[in-house]
Amino acid sequence: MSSALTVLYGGTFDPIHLGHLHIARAARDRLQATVSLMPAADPPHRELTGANAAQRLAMVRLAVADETGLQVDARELERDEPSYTVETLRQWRAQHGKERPLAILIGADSFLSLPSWYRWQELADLAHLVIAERPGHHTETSQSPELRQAYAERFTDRAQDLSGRPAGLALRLLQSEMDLSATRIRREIAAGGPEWRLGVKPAVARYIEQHGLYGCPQGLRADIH
Ligand SMILES: Nc1ncnc2c1ncn2[C@@H]1O[C@H](COP(=O)(O)OP(=O)(O)OP(=O)(O)O)[C@@H](O)[C@H]1O
Ligand SMILES: O=C(O)c1ccc[n+]([C@@H]2O[C@H](COP(=O)([O-])O)[C@@H](O)[C@H]2O)c1
Repeated sequence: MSSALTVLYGGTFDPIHLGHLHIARAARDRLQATVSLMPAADPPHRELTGANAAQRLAMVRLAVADETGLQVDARELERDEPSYTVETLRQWRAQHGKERPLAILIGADSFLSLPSWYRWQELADLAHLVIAERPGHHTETSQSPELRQAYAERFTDRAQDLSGRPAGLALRLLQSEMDLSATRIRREIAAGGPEWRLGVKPAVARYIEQHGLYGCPQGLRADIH
């Protein structure tokens, strides 16, 4: 018997951009499931963020406000420790039980870095992986031997398989790829040009301007949207 699949999409979202929304919508449509965007309060493997956790959460809320089937999960801001995914998934399991199907959505670069994650070998017992292709990252050819060994037998092409078991499968999300990163947007904002606005939703652009994030002159052109 299958039951509704939960999809958690964790990220630093510094800031949330159209590439994030593109893969969240693609996962929603392919899996026929609501996708919960989950900002990392204290993202592992990053020393500093440009915006603080509350600001990144606020931008994620603005970005999904008018999106069908996308919502926000703020659970990682309630923990006062690094936002290790394995801990988040354990907490989710403690709340929802061992049987409910759960998947995490990650980009190809995150998948390839999985062996550097805290207690990564335990992730497959807790959730499925849904892996979005990303320009410049080749999930078929670039896996380390340990990652290949851990996941080779787990891949399925059938999205419905993920609803039939609680965890342990991997699915490639073959959406059209969008070459966009938060690093590029932060860099473009700091450089002072206007093009960064094309990479984020207007409400997020307004928030960045109003709060003077990433070196954006505060209040500048806040009226143009
Ligand atoms: N354009 C994209 N296509 C596919 N996956 C993406 C894309 N942008 C981000 N992701 C994935 O979304 C998750 C969260 O991404 P994150 O918030 O780190 O954004 P980012 O653009 O990679 O940020 P940064 O440039 O600061 O590293 C990661 O798993 C990442 O692989
Ligand atoms: O658990 C870990 O060790 C771990 C290491 C790196 C990244 N993650 C998670 O992966 C997601 C994407 O991370 P990032 O840094 O690419 O935004 C986010 O939810 C992070 O908390 C998790």
